[in-house]
Amino acid sequence: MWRGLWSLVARAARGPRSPRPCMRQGSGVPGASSGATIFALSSGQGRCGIAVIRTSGPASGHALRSLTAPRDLPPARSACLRLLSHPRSGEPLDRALVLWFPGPQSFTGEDCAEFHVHGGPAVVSGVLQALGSVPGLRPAEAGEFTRRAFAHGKLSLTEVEGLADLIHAETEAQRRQALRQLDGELGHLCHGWAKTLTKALAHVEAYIDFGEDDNLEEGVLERANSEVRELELALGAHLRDARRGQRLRSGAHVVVAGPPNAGKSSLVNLLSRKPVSIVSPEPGTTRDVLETPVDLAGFPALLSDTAGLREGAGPVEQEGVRRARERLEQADLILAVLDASELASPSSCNFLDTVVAPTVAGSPSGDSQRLLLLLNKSDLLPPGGLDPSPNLPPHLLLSCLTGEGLDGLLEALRKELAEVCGDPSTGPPLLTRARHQHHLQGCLDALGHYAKTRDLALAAEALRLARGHLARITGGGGTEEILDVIFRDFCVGK
Ligand SMILES: Nc1nc2c(ncn2[C@@H]2O[C@H](COP(=O)(O)OP(=O)(O)OP(=O)(O)O)[C@@H](O)[C@H]2O)c(=O)[nH]1
Ligand SMILES: [K+]
Ligand SMILES: [Mg+2]
Repeated sequence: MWRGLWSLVARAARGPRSPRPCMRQGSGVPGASSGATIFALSSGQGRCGIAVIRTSGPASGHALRSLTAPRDLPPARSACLRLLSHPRSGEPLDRALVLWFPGPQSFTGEDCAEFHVHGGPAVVSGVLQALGSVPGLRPAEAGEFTRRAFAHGKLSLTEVEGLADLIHAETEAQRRQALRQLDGELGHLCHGWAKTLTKALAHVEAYIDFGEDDNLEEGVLERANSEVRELELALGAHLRDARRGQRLRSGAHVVVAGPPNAGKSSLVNLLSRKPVSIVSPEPGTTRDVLETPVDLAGFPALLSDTAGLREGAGPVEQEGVRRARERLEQADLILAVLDASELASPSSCNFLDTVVAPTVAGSPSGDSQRLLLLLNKSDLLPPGGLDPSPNLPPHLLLSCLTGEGLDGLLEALRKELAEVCGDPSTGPPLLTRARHQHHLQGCLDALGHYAKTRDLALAAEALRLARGHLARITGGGGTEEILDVIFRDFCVGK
């Protein structure tokens, strides 16, 4: 072992650190720590069985004592039944469960109190008013509880984002993904990468400091280079996946297309379980693009119905066809619908040649568009079924009229959307935000500089820059504006 390296590893590992606020043990006495005490209704608005109102900040204990009788603090973290009354008028407000969470062992890291009251609007507004009359208390702003948790090191930035996503999750896949991010998986991945960079940086710095020294181990720089190269590969693979996580957050674009009267609108209504589009026997019924958010087999999707593709119709329909083609280009997944009993018609053949065949040919895997070919109106086929046509790509038979084939379609959709959005049950942690992608790209760019430069001081600087980008994914370290954008996703009370 050669001297110096381990102190360098330690020095590099320390890196820049944000100072941790010094935490006061919960005493329930206001004033000892700075900052206002905030309060808000944390459960949903409107009449409900139980509503949860909470506070965070140094005056929490004082507020709890002011509203309850007897006026002492309940034991930490256990629910107690108390009569709540207005601290000024003494007017009884409700009989409620109250909880006391002395900091730092609380969600925000500060002293917190919770009031579980009966969920009538008058009770809730009465308790909120009573809290507002306690000195040092003010209503919370959107996301302020979580922002305080972040400020006190209770949550990393990616965990905060996971929490926001969990609150907004509407499908099973979104919930799984959000929970994984809240559990810190993406953060751990970034920490692992940052550790690799720290090691490589220590090697480079050792070389700078002891390069001429006989005691320096052979091949120190080569080792750093190979570590960086491996990291570049890992980051590159993750970046190629980046669109997936974002689709999982905001919904994949699924576009239903096909010739007129194939049953596209019937399919949209079937999948969204509501009459979104007009269905009629008249070809050319749908003109505009109709968009509806749906849960498709557990994945979030934005489902678009489009005009039937054909040439030579009137000007309004032609505009519809133009919009349909434009929307097709933006699709992550195309549901190509044909009338199974009309496969030989000119419009079917044209659609197969101009849309289906090129897309199928272009997407063996990777990030290109995906397509499911659906032969609808299977109920109209003769008992023998479909004429075996040699050139038809893989397809599913379906009847929107009878519902036959719907289960198979949903299973196929689940597989396709797991490809498009990434599978949150099995895959690696996804990059759900453009912010993650930006910093990962920044890190990769810096590693590119590292590889190119022959100057060791510049190489070390590039590694520090790369590590800074990784740190900003989990720790922020950026500007207040970035934090504002992230916390804007939260509602008041969270
Ligand atoms: N027999 C049968 N008829 C169907 C089926 N699906 C849809 N239809 C009928 O086919 C006709 C056209 O259906 P739409 O859903 O309007 O078809 P579309 O592709 O949206 O038509 P355009 O918007 O005009 O391009 C309607 O009369 C539907 O009732 C099916 O599975 N079987
Ligand atoms: K129609
Ligand atoms: Mg239609």
